Amino acid sequence: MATWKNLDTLASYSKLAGLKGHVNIAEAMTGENGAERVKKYSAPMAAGLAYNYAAKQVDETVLNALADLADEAQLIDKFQELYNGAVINTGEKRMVLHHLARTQLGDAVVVDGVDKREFYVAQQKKAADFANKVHTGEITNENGEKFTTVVQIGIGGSDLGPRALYIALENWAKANNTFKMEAKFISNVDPDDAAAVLASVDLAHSLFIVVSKSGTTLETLTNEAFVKNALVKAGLNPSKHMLAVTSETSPLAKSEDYLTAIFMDDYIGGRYSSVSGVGGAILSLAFGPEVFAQILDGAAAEDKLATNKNILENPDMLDALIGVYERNVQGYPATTVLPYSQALSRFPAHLQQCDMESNGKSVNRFGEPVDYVTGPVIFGEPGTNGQHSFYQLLHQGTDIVPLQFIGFKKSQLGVDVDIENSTSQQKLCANVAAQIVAFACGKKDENLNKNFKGGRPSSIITGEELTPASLGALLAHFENKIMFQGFVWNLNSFDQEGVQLGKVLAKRVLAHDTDGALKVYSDLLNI
Ligand SMILES: O=P(O)(O)OC[C@H]1O[C@](O)(CO)[C@@H](O)[C@@H]1O
Repeated sequence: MATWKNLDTLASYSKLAGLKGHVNIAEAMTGENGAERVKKYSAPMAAGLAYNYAAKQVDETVLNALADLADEAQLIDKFQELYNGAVINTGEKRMVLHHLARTQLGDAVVVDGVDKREFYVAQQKKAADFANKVHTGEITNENGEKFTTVVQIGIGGSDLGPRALYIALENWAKANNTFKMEAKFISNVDPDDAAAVLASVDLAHSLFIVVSKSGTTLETLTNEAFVKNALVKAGLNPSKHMLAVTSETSPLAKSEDYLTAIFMDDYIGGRYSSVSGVGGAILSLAFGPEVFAQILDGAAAEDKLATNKNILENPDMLDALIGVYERNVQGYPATTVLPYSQALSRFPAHLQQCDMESNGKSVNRFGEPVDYVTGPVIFGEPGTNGQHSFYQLLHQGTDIVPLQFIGFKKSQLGVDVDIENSTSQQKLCANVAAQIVAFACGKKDENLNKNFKGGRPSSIITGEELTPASLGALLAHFENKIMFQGFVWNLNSFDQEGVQLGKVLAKRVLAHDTDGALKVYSDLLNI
Protein backbone atom coordinates (compact mmCIF):
# COMPACT_ATOMS: atom_id res chain seq x y z
CA MET A 1 0.00 0.00 0.00
CA ALA A 2 1.32 3.44 -0.92
CA THR A 3 1.69 6.02 1.82
CA TRP A 4 0.08 9.41 1.38
CA LYS A 5 2.19 12.33 2.56
CA ASN A 6 2.05 16.07 2.09
CA LEU A 7 4.41 17.41 -0.57
CA ASP A 8 6.33 19.56 1.89
CA THR A 9 7.29 16.54 3.99
CA LEU A 10 9.13 14.84 1.12
CA ALA A 11 12.94 15.01 1.00
CA SER A 12 12.86 15.01 -2.81
CA TYR A 13 10.68 18.11 -2.73
CA SER A 14 13.22 20.00 -0.59
CA LYS A 15 15.84 19.11 -3.18
CA LEU A 16 13.57 20.26 -6.01
CA ALA A 17 12.79 23.51 -4.17
CA GLY A 18 16.53 24.25 -4.18
CA LEU A 19 16.39 24.29 -7.98
CA LYS A 20 14.33 27.47 -8.30
CA GLY A 21 15.47 29.38 -11.37
CA HIS A 22 17.95 26.63 -12.19
CA VAL A 23 17.51 26.75 -15.98
CA ASN A 24 17.61 29.97 -17.96
CA ILE A 25 15.29 28.94 -20.75
CA ALA A 26 16.13 31.95 -22.91
CA GLU A 27 19.78 30.86 -22.98
CA ALA A 28 18.98 27.18 -23.23
CA MET A 29 16.74 27.65 -26.24
CA THR A 30 19.01 29.98 -28.20
CA GLY A 31 21.14 28.73 -31.11
CA GLU A 32 22.25 25.12 -31.63
CA ASN A 33 21.60 24.21 -27.96
CA GLY A 34 17.95 25.01 -28.52
CA ALA A 35 17.82 22.86 -31.64
CA GLU A 36 19.38 19.95 -29.70
CA ARG A 37 16.91 20.35 -26.87
CA VAL A 38 13.93 20.23 -29.23
CA LYS A 39 15.19 16.92 -30.61
CA LYS A 40 16.10 15.49 -27.21
CA TYR A 41 13.31 16.55 -24.88
CA SER A 42 10.45 14.68 -26.49
CA ALA A 43 8.38 11.80 -25.12
CA PRO A 44 6.20 9.67 -27.42
CA MET A 45 2.51 9.58 -26.55
CA ALA A 46 -0.19 7.23 -27.84
CA ALA A 47 -1.81 7.48 -31.28
CA GLY A 48 1.23 9.13 -32.89
CA LEU A 49 1.32 12.15 -30.57
CA ALA A 50 4.49 13.41 -28.87
CA TYR A 51 5.02 15.59 -25.81
CA ASN A 52 7.87 18.02 -26.41
CA TYR A 53 9.18 19.83 -23.33
CA ALA A 54 12.33 21.43 -24.75
CA ALA A 55 11.07 24.92 -23.89
CA LYS A 56 10.32 24.03 -20.27
CA GLN A 57 12.75 25.12 -17.54
CA VAL A 58 14.28 21.67 -17.15
CA ASP A 59 17.65 20.00 -17.63
CA GLU A 60 19.09 16.70 -16.43
CA THR A 61 19.37 17.99 -12.84
CA VAL A 62 15.74 19.11 -12.68
CA LEU A 63 14.55 15.95 -14.43
CA ASN A 64 16.46 13.78 -11.95
CA ALA A 65 14.91 15.67 -9.07
CA LEU A 66 11.46 15.18 -10.62
CA ALA A 67 12.16 11.45 -11.01
CA ASP A 68 13.08 11.27 -7.32
CA LEU A 69 9.87 13.07 -6.43
CA ALA A 70 7.84 10.62 -8.56
CA ASP A 71 9.49 7.73 -6.72
CA GLU A 72 9.16 9.15 -3.23
CA ALA A 73 5.55 10.18 -3.79
CA GLN A 74 4.90 6.65 -5.16
CA LEU A 75 2.97 8.01 -8.10
CA ILE A 76 2.85 4.78 -10.09
CA ASP A 77 1.90 2.71 -7.04
CA LYS A 78 -0.94 5.13 -6.39
CA PHE A 79 -2.11 4.94 -10.00
CA GLN A 80 -2.08 1.13 -9.77
CA GLU A 81 -4.10 1.26 -6.57
CA LEU A 82 -6.56 3.62 -8.24
CA TYR A 83 -7.35 1.44 -11.24
CA ASN A 84 -7.39 -1.69 -9.09
CA GLY A 85 -10.26 -0.29 -7.05
CA ALA A 86 -8.79 1.41 -3.95
CA VAL A 87 -11.01 4.05 -2.31
CA ILE A 88 -9.02 6.98 -3.72
CA ASN A 89 -11.91 9.45 -3.42
CA THR A 90 -11.63 9.78 0.36
CA GLY A 91 -14.14 12.67 0.60
CA GLU A 92 -16.99 10.60 -0.83
CA LYS A 93 -15.50 7.20 0.10
CA ARG A 94 -15.60 6.02 -3.50
CA MET A 95 -13.39 4.21 -5.94
CA VAL A 96 -12.21 6.05 -9.06
CA LEU A 97 -12.72 3.83 -12.07
CA HIS A 98 -12.88 5.89 -15.25
CA HIS A 99 -9.81 4.05 -16.59
CA LEU A 100 -11.78 0.81 -16.53
CA ALA A 101 -14.23 2.23 -19.03
CA ARG A 102 -11.53 2.23 -21.71
CA THR A 103 -8.68 -0.04 -20.81
CA GLN A 104 -7.41 -3.49 -20.04
CA LEU A 105 -5.37 -2.17 -17.11
CA GLY A 106 -5.71 -3.77 -13.73
CA ASP A 107 -7.56 -6.51 -11.91
CA ALA A 108 -11.28 -7.20 -11.88
CA VAL A 109 -13.06 -4.71 -9.64
CA VAL A 110 -16.22 -6.35 -8.35
CA VAL A 111 -18.85 -4.40 -6.41
CA ASP A 112 -21.95 -6.17 -5.10
CA GLY A 113 -21.26 -9.05 -7.45
CA VAL A 114 -20.92 -6.79 -10.51
CA ASP A 115 -17.63 -6.64 -12.41
CA LYS A 116 -17.33 -2.90 -13.01
CA ARG A 117 -15.39 -3.22 -16.25
CA GLU A 118 -18.09 -5.51 -17.63
CA PHE A 119 -20.73 -3.05 -16.45
CA TYR A 120 -19.08 -0.13 -18.28
CA VAL A 121 -18.60 -2.18 -21.44
CA ALA A 122 -22.24 -3.35 -21.31
CA GLN A 123 -23.47 0.25 -21.03
CA GLN A 124 -21.24 1.30 -23.94
CA LYS A 125 -22.76 -1.54 -25.94
CA LYS A 126 -26.25 -0.40 -24.97
CA ALA A 127 -25.43 3.10 -26.25
CA ALA A 128 -23.92 1.63 -29.42
CA ASP A 129 -26.96 -0.59 -30.09
CA PHE A 130 -29.31 2.32 -29.53
CA ALA A 131 -27.29 4.53 -31.89
CA ASN A 132 -27.20 1.82 -34.58
CA LYS A 133 -30.97 1.41 -34.35
CA VAL A 134 -31.47 5.15 -34.74
CA HIS A 135 -29.16 5.18 -37.77
CA THR A 136 -30.86 2.24 -39.46
CA GLY A 137 -34.34 3.60 -38.74
CA GLU A 138 -35.33 0.84 -36.33
CA ILE A 139 -35.93 3.57 -33.75
CA THR A 140 -37.79 6.50 -35.29
CA ASN A 141 -40.14 9.28 -34.32
CA GLU A 142 -43.88 8.66 -33.99
CA ASN A 143 -44.34 9.06 -37.75
CA GLY A 144 -41.76 6.43 -38.55
CA GLU A 145 -39.28 9.10 -39.73
CA LYS A 146 -35.60 9.05 -38.93
CA PHE A 147 -34.14 11.33 -36.30
CA THR A 148 -31.65 13.79 -37.77
CA THR A 149 -30.46 15.75 -34.72
CA VAL A 150 -29.45 14.86 -31.19
CA VAL A 151 -29.43 17.37 -28.34
CA GLN A 152 -27.61 16.74 -25.07
CA ILE A 153 -29.10 18.32 -21.95
CA GLY A 154 -26.53 18.38 -19.14
CA ILE A 155 -24.05 20.65 -17.39
CA GLY A 156 -20.48 20.51 -16.07
CA GLY A 157 -19.01 17.08 -16.72
CA SER A 158 -22.27 16.06 -18.38
CA ASP A 159 -21.70 18.75 -21.00
CA LEU A 160 -18.16 20.08 -21.32
CA GLY A 161 -16.27 16.91 -22.22
CA PRO A 162 -18.85 15.51 -24.67
CA ARG A 163 -19.29 18.95 -26.26
CA ALA A 164 -15.51 19.44 -26.62
CA LEU A 165 -15.14 15.98 -28.17
CA TYR A 166 -18.07 16.48 -30.55
CA ILE A 167 -16.68 19.79 -31.80
CA ALA A 168 -13.24 18.20 -32.09
CA LEU A 169 -14.46 15.50 -34.46
CA GLU A 170 -17.34 17.11 -36.34
CA ASN A 171 -15.21 18.08 -39.35
CA TRP A 172 -13.13 14.91 -39.17
CA ALA A 173 -16.32 12.80 -39.31
CA LYS A 174 -17.63 14.80 -42.27
CA ALA A 175 -14.33 14.40 -44.12
CA ASN A 176 -14.25 10.67 -43.34
CA ASN A 177 -17.90 9.91 -44.15
CA THR A 178 -18.82 8.85 -40.64
CA PHE A 179 -20.98 11.85 -39.80
CA LYS A 180 -24.45 10.56 -38.86
CA MET A 181 -26.37 13.23 -36.97
CA GLU A 182 -25.85 16.82 -35.99
CA ALA A 183 -25.43 17.30 -32.23
CA LYS A 184 -26.38 20.32 -30.13
CA PHE A 185 -26.05 21.03 -26.43
CA ILE A 186 -28.18 22.78 -23.83
CA SER A 187 -26.43 23.41 -20.52
CA ASN A 188 -27.08 26.83 -18.99
CA VAL A 189 -30.21 27.48 -16.97
CA ASP A 190 -30.35 30.80 -18.81
CA PRO A 191 -33.60 30.31 -20.78
CA ASP A 192 -31.97 31.84 -23.83
CA ASP A 193 -29.74 28.77 -24.11
CA ALA A 194 -32.58 26.23 -24.39
CA ALA A 195 -34.78 28.59 -26.42
CA ALA A 196 -32.06 29.30 -28.98
CA VAL A 197 -31.14 25.61 -29.40
CA LEU A 198 -34.80 24.59 -29.70
CA ALA A 199 -35.38 27.31 -32.29
CA SER A 200 -32.47 25.94 -34.32
CA VAL A 201 -33.67 22.32 -34.53
CA ASP A 202 -36.52 20.47 -36.18
CA LEU A 203 -38.25 19.19 -33.04
CA ALA A 204 -40.09 16.36 -34.76
CA HIS A 205 -36.78 14.86 -35.90
CA SER A 206 -34.78 15.55 -32.74
CA LEU A 207 -33.68 13.20 -30.00
CA PHE A 208 -32.84 14.60 -26.56
CA ILE A 209 -30.40 12.95 -24.17
CA VAL A 210 -30.89 14.01 -20.56
CA VAL A 211 -27.50 13.50 -18.92
CA SER A 212 -27.15 13.76 -15.18
CA LYS A 213 -25.24 11.34 -13.01
CA SER A 214 -27.05 12.49 -9.88
CA GLY A 215 -30.38 13.13 -11.59
CA THR A 216 -30.83 16.11 -9.26
CA THR A 217 -28.96 18.97 -10.97
CA LEU A 218 -31.16 22.06 -11.04
CA GLU A 219 -30.04 23.30 -14.45
CA THR A 220 -30.49 19.94 -16.16
CA LEU A 221 -33.88 19.18 -14.65
CA THR A 222 -35.08 22.68 -15.52
CA ASN A 223 -33.86 22.34 -19.10
CA GLU A 224 -35.42 18.91 -19.41
CA ALA A 225 -38.76 20.40 -18.37
CA PHE A 226 -38.19 23.28 -20.81
CA VAL A 227 -37.67 20.82 -23.68
CA LYS A 228 -40.60 18.61 -22.67
CA ASN A 229 -42.80 21.66 -22.64
CA ALA A 230 -41.69 22.58 -26.16
CA LEU A 231 -42.27 19.02 -27.41
CA VAL A 232 -45.78 18.89 -25.91
CA LYS A 233 -46.59 22.30 -27.39
CA ALA A 234 -45.51 20.95 -30.78
CA GLY A 235 -47.91 18.02 -30.34
CA LEU A 236 -45.09 15.52 -29.79
CA ASN A 237 -44.78 12.85 -27.11
CA PRO A 238 -41.62 13.60 -25.06
CA SER A 239 -41.14 9.95 -24.10
CA LYS A 240 -40.65 9.14 -27.80
CA HIS A 241 -37.92 11.76 -28.12
CA MET A 242 -35.88 11.40 -24.95
CA LEU A 243 -33.36 9.07 -23.44
CA ALA A 244 -31.40 9.36 -20.21
CA VAL A 245 -27.82 8.80 -19.13
CA THR A 246 -27.71 8.60 -15.36
CA SER A 247 -26.72 6.43 -12.42
CA GLU A 248 -28.95 3.51 -11.48
CA THR A 249 -29.72 5.10 -8.13
CA SER A 250 -30.77 8.50 -9.50
CA PRO A 251 -34.38 9.74 -9.68
CA LEU A 252 -34.12 9.76 -13.50
CA ALA A 253 -33.44 6.02 -13.52
CA LYS A 254 -36.89 5.35 -12.11
CA SER A 255 -38.74 7.28 -14.79
CA GLU A 256 -40.68 5.55 -17.55
CA ASP A 257 -40.44 8.67 -19.68
CA TYR A 258 -37.43 7.66 -21.76
CA LEU A 259 -36.81 5.56 -24.85
CA THR A 260 -33.93 4.00 -22.94
CA ALA A 261 -31.62 4.69 -20.00
CA ILE A 262 -27.88 4.19 -20.17
CA PHE A 263 -26.22 3.86 -16.80
CA MET A 264 -23.03 5.08 -15.21
CA ASP A 265 -22.09 4.95 -11.55
CA ASP A 266 -20.57 6.89 -8.69
CA TYR A 267 -17.09 5.56 -9.45
CA ILE A 268 -16.75 7.75 -12.55
CA GLY A 269 -16.65 11.44 -11.66
CA GLY A 270 -18.64 13.81 -13.90
CA ARG A 271 -15.53 15.51 -15.28
CA TYR A 272 -14.02 12.12 -16.14
CA SER A 273 -17.22 10.71 -17.64
CA SER A 274 -16.79 11.47 -21.37
CA VAL A 275 -15.66 7.86 -21.81
CA SER A 276 -18.86 6.51 -20.23
CA GLY A 277 -22.38 6.78 -21.64
CA VAL A 278 -22.17 10.52 -20.90
CA GLY A 279 -19.99 10.92 -23.98
CA GLY A 280 -20.72 7.54 -25.50
CA ALA A 281 -24.40 8.09 -26.26
CA ILE A 282 -24.10 11.41 -28.06
CA LEU A 283 -20.83 10.62 -29.84
CA SER A 284 -22.12 7.23 -31.01
CA LEU A 285 -25.28 8.89 -32.30
CA ALA A 286 -23.37 11.71 -33.99
CA PHE A 287 -20.49 9.75 -35.53
CA GLY A 288 -21.26 6.04 -35.05
CA PRO A 289 -20.13 3.71 -32.24
CA GLU A 290 -16.93 2.79 -34.10
CA VAL A 291 -15.67 6.36 -33.80
CA PHE A 292 -16.41 6.40 -30.08
CA ALA A 293 -14.54 3.08 -29.75
CA GLN A 294 -11.50 4.66 -31.43
CA ILE A 295 -11.54 7.47 -28.85
CA LEU A 296 -11.52 4.83 -26.11
CA ASP A 297 -8.66 2.97 -27.80
CA GLY A 298 -6.57 6.14 -27.95
CA ALA A 299 -7.26 6.82 -24.27
CA ALA A 300 -6.44 3.21 -23.33
CA ALA A 301 -3.10 3.38 -25.13
CA GLU A 302 -2.23 6.60 -23.33
CA ASP A 303 -3.24 5.07 -19.98
CA LYS A 304 -0.83 2.25 -20.62
CA LEU A 305 2.04 4.74 -21.03
CA ALA A 306 0.97 6.33 -17.76
CA THR A 307 1.90 3.14 -15.89
CA ASN A 308 5.60 3.47 -16.77
CA LYS A 309 7.84 4.27 -13.78
CA ASN A 310 10.39 6.03 -15.97
CA ILE A 311 9.27 9.66 -16.11
CA LEU A 312 10.95 10.15 -19.50
CA GLU A 313 8.73 7.43 -20.96
CA ASN A 314 5.59 8.55 -19.18
CA PRO A 315 4.50 11.83 -20.76
CA ASP A 316 1.45 12.20 -18.49
CA MET A 317 3.49 11.92 -15.30
CA LEU A 318 6.31 14.05 -16.70
CA ASP A 319 3.89 16.83 -17.67
CA ALA A 320 2.37 16.62 -14.18
CA LEU A 321 5.75 16.86 -12.45
CA ILE A 322 6.93 19.76 -14.57
CA GLY A 323 3.64 21.47 -13.68
CA VAL A 324 4.34 20.92 -9.97
CA TYR A 325 7.84 22.38 -10.38
CA GLU A 326 6.35 25.42 -12.10
CA ARG A 327 3.58 25.88 -9.54
CA ASN A 328 5.36 25.12 -6.27
CA VAL A 329 8.99 25.99 -6.96
CA GLN A 330 8.82 28.65 -9.64
CA GLY A 331 5.60 30.06 -8.15
CA TYR A 332 3.57 30.47 -11.33
CA PRO A 333 -0.14 30.97 -10.64
CA ALA A 334 -1.77 29.80 -13.85
CA THR A 335 -1.37 27.52 -16.86
CA THR A 336 -2.79 28.17 -20.29
CA VAL A 337 -3.81 25.53 -22.82
CA LEU A 338 -3.40 26.72 -26.40
CA PRO A 339 -4.51 24.30 -29.12
CA TYR A 340 -3.52 25.47 -32.60
CA SER A 341 -6.57 23.66 -33.90
CA GLN A 342 -10.00 25.21 -34.25
CA ALA A 343 -11.49 21.76 -33.67
CA LEU A 344 -10.19 21.94 -30.09
CA SER A 345 -11.93 25.25 -29.42
CA ARG A 346 -13.83 23.88 -26.38
CA PHE A 347 -11.06 21.60 -25.15
CA PRO A 348 -9.60 24.24 -22.79
CA ALA A 349 -13.06 24.73 -21.26
CA HIS A 350 -13.27 21.01 -20.59
CA LEU A 351 -9.78 20.98 -19.06
CA GLN A 352 -10.73 23.96 -16.94
CA GLN A 353 -13.35 21.85 -15.16
CA CYS A 354 -11.22 18.73 -15.12
CA ASP A 355 -8.23 20.48 -13.57
CA MET A 356 -9.76 23.18 -11.39
CA GLU A 357 -12.60 21.06 -9.98
CA SER A 358 -10.10 18.28 -9.26
CA ASN A 359 -7.14 20.13 -7.80
CA GLY A 360 -8.57 23.48 -6.69
CA LYS A 361 -8.32 22.38 -3.05
CA SER A 362 -6.63 23.66 0.13
CA VAL A 363 -6.99 20.61 2.34
CA ASN A 364 -5.31 17.25 1.80
CA ARG A 365 -7.05 13.94 1.30
CA PHE A 366 -7.40 13.60 5.08
CA GLY A 367 -9.13 16.98 5.38
CA GLU A 368 -6.10 18.80 6.85
CA PRO A 369 -4.95 22.19 5.51
CA VAL A 370 -1.89 22.14 3.25
CA ASP A 371 0.88 24.73 3.46
CA TYR A 372 1.70 24.85 -0.23
CA VAL A 373 -0.08 25.98 -3.36
CA THR A 374 -2.07 23.43 -5.36
CA GLY A 375 -3.93 23.55 -8.71
CA PRO A 376 -3.20 26.53 -10.97
CA VAL A 377 -5.80 28.65 -12.74
CA ILE A 378 -6.43 27.06 -16.15
CA PHE A 379 -7.58 28.98 -19.20
CA GLY A 380 -7.09 28.88 -22.93
CA GLU A 381 -8.31 29.55 -26.44
CA PRO A 382 -7.33 28.15 -29.78
CA GLY A 383 -4.41 29.76 -31.55
CA THR A 384 -4.11 31.91 -33.49
CA ASN A 385 -7.19 33.63 -32.04
CA GLY A 386 -5.61 33.84 -28.59
CA GLN A 387 -2.62 35.67 -30.06
CA HIS A 388 -4.92 38.57 -30.86
CA SER A 389 -6.49 38.48 -27.43
CA PHE A 390 -4.54 37.71 -24.24
CA TYR A 391 -1.01 36.92 -25.52
CA GLN A 392 0.06 40.49 -24.73
CA LEU A 393 -0.03 39.61 -21.03
CA LEU A 394 1.60 36.26 -21.66
CA HIS A 395 4.54 37.93 -23.44
CA GLN A 396 5.00 41.07 -21.39
CA GLY A 397 2.82 40.82 -18.28
CA THR A 398 4.22 40.71 -14.75
CA ASP A 399 3.18 37.08 -14.18
CA ILE A 400 4.81 34.20 -15.96
CA VAL A 401 2.16 31.79 -17.21
CA PRO A 402 3.39 28.37 -18.42
CA LEU A 403 1.94 27.49 -21.80
CA GLN A 404 0.72 24.15 -23.12
CA PHE A 405 0.56 24.23 -26.90
CA ILE A 406 -1.08 21.56 -29.04
CA GLY A 407 -0.52 21.42 -32.82
CA PHE A 408 -1.12 19.11 -35.79
CA LYS A 409 0.65 18.89 -39.13
CA LYS A 410 -2.56 18.35 -41.10
CA SER A 411 -5.96 20.00 -40.99
CA GLN A 412 -9.04 17.79 -40.69
CA LEU A 413 -10.95 18.91 -43.77
CA GLY A 414 -7.91 19.24 -46.01
CA VAL A 415 -9.44 22.25 -47.74
CA ASP A 416 -6.76 24.92 -47.96
CA VAL A 417 -5.43 27.75 -50.06
CA ASP A 418 -1.91 28.82 -50.98
CA ILE A 419 -1.41 32.53 -50.48
CA GLU A 420 2.02 34.17 -50.73
CA ASN A 421 3.77 30.80 -50.84
CA SER A 422 2.16 29.20 -47.83
CA THR A 423 -1.08 27.43 -47.03
CA SER A 424 -3.30 28.42 -44.10
CA GLN A 425 -2.21 25.24 -42.30
CA GLN A 426 1.43 26.25 -42.76
CA LYS A 427 0.64 29.70 -41.43
CA LEU A 428 -1.04 28.13 -38.40
CA CYS A 429 1.95 25.88 -37.69
CA ALA A 430 4.44 28.70 -38.33
CA ASN A 431 2.68 30.72 -35.69
CA VAL A 432 2.92 28.07 -33.00
CA ALA A 433 6.62 27.47 -33.69
CA ALA A 434 7.22 31.23 -33.61
CA GLN A 435 5.34 31.65 -30.35
CA ILE A 436 7.32 28.94 -28.53
CA VAL A 437 10.61 30.60 -29.43
CA ALA A 438 9.32 34.13 -28.81
CA PHE A 439 8.10 33.15 -25.34
CA ALA A 440 11.29 31.29 -24.47
CA CYS A 441 13.96 33.55 -25.96
CA GLY A 442 12.31 36.98 -26.07
CA LYS A 443 13.97 39.87 -27.89
CA LYS A 444 16.01 42.72 -26.44
CA ASP A 445 14.99 46.29 -27.24
CA GLU A 446 16.21 49.50 -25.66
CA ASN A 447 12.65 50.71 -25.71
CA LEU A 448 11.33 48.70 -22.75
CA ASN A 449 7.84 48.88 -24.14
CA LYS A 450 9.06 46.79 -27.05
CA ASN A 451 11.36 44.57 -24.99
CA PHE A 452 10.53 40.87 -24.61
CA LYS A 453 12.24 39.35 -21.57
CA GLY A 454 11.54 35.78 -22.66
CA GLY A 455 12.03 33.05 -20.08
CA ARG A 456 8.40 31.96 -20.47
CA PRO A 457 8.20 28.19 -20.47
CA SER A 458 6.06 26.11 -22.78
CA SER A 459 5.51 22.58 -23.98
CA ILE A 460 3.85 21.33 -27.13
CA ILE A 461 1.95 18.18 -27.95
CA THR A 462 2.29 17.48 -31.66
CA GLY A 463 0.59 15.00 -33.97
CA GLU A 464 -0.13 14.25 -37.57
CA GLU A 465 -3.84 15.01 -37.43
CA LEU A 466 -6.58 15.28 -34.82
CA THR A 467 -8.40 11.93 -35.15
CA PRO A 468 -10.64 10.00 -32.74
CA ALA A 469 -7.63 8.01 -31.46
CA SER A 470 -5.36 11.02 -31.00
CA LEU A 471 -8.23 12.89 -29.33
CA GLY A 472 -8.68 9.99 -26.90
CA ALA A 473 -4.96 10.02 -26.15
CA LEU A 474 -5.04 13.78 -25.59
CA LEU A 475 -8.01 13.48 -23.23
CA ALA A 476 -6.36 10.71 -21.21
CA HIS A 477 -3.06 12.61 -21.13
CA PHE A 478 -4.59 15.59 -19.36
CA GLU A 479 -6.80 13.45 -17.09
CA ASN A 480 -3.75 11.45 -16.01
CA LYS A 481 -1.65 14.58 -15.61
CA ILE A 482 -4.27 16.02 -13.25
CA MET A 483 -4.45 12.73 -11.33
CA PHE A 484 -0.66 12.59 -10.85
CA GLN A 485 -0.59 16.22 -9.70
CA GLY A 486 -3.33 15.46 -7.17
CA PHE A 487 -1.20 12.57 -5.89
CA VAL A 488 1.85 14.84 -5.53
CA TRP A 489 -0.17 17.47 -3.67
CA ASN A 490 -1.76 14.73 -1.52
CA LEU A 491 -5.24 15.91 -2.53
CA ASN A 492 -8.44 14.06 -3.14
CA SER A 493 -8.87 15.10 -6.78
CA PHE A 494 -12.21 13.35 -7.14
CA ASP A 495 -14.75 15.25 -5.09
CA GLN A 496 -15.98 18.85 -5.50
CA GLU A 497 -17.36 20.18 -2.22
CA GLY A 498 -16.48 23.70 -3.34
CA VAL A 499 -19.44 23.82 -5.72
CA GLN A 500 -22.05 23.13 -3.02
CA LEU A 501 -22.39 26.40 -1.08
CA GLY A 502 -23.50 28.45 -4.07
CA LYS A 503 -26.13 25.84 -4.95
CA VAL A 504 -27.54 25.93 -1.39
CA LEU A 505 -27.70 29.74 -1.33
CA ALA A 506 -29.39 29.86 -4.77
CA LYS A 507 -32.10 27.53 -3.41
CA ARG A 508 -32.61 29.90 -0.49
CA VAL A 509 -32.95 32.84 -2.89
CA LEU A 510 -35.58 30.96 -4.90
CA ALA A 511 -37.43 30.11 -1.67
CA HIS A 512 -37.27 33.81 -0.64
CA ASP A 513 -35.45 32.74 2.50
CA THR A 514 -32.85 35.52 2.42
CA ASP A 515 -31.36 38.20 4.62
CA GLY A 516 -28.35 40.53 4.59
CA ALA A 517 -26.37 40.81 1.38
CA LEU A 518 -28.23 37.84 -0.12
CA LYS A 519 -31.51 39.71 0.21
CA VAL A 520 -30.13 42.94 -1.28
CA TYR A 521 -28.64 41.09 -4.26
CA SER A 522 -31.93 39.20 -4.72
CA ASP A 523 -33.85 42.47 -4.78
CA LEU A 524 -31.30 44.01 -7.16
CA LEU A 525 -31.95 41.18 -9.62
CA ASN A 526 -35.70 41.24 -9.13
CA ILE A 527 -36.07 37.64 -7.90
O1 LIG B 1 -24.19 14.92 -13.91
P1 LIG B 1 -24.74 15.76 -12.81
O2 LIG B 1 -25.03 14.95 -11.58
O3 LIG B 1 -25.98 16.51 -13.27
O4 LIG B 1 -23.66 16.80 -12.37
C1 LIG B 1 -23.21 17.81 -13.23
C2 LIG B 1 -21.99 18.52 -12.73
O5 LIG B 1 -22.24 19.15 -11.49
C3 LIG B 1 -21.09 19.09 -10.66
O6 LIG B 1 -21.38 18.25 -9.60
C4 LIG B 1 -20.67 20.44 -10.15
O7 LIG B 1 -21.73 21.23 -9.77
C5 LIG B 1 -20.00 18.53 -11.54
O8 LIG B 1 -19.00 17.89 -10.85
C6 LIG B 1 -20.78 17.65 -12.45
O9 LIG B 1 -20.03 17.38 -13.60
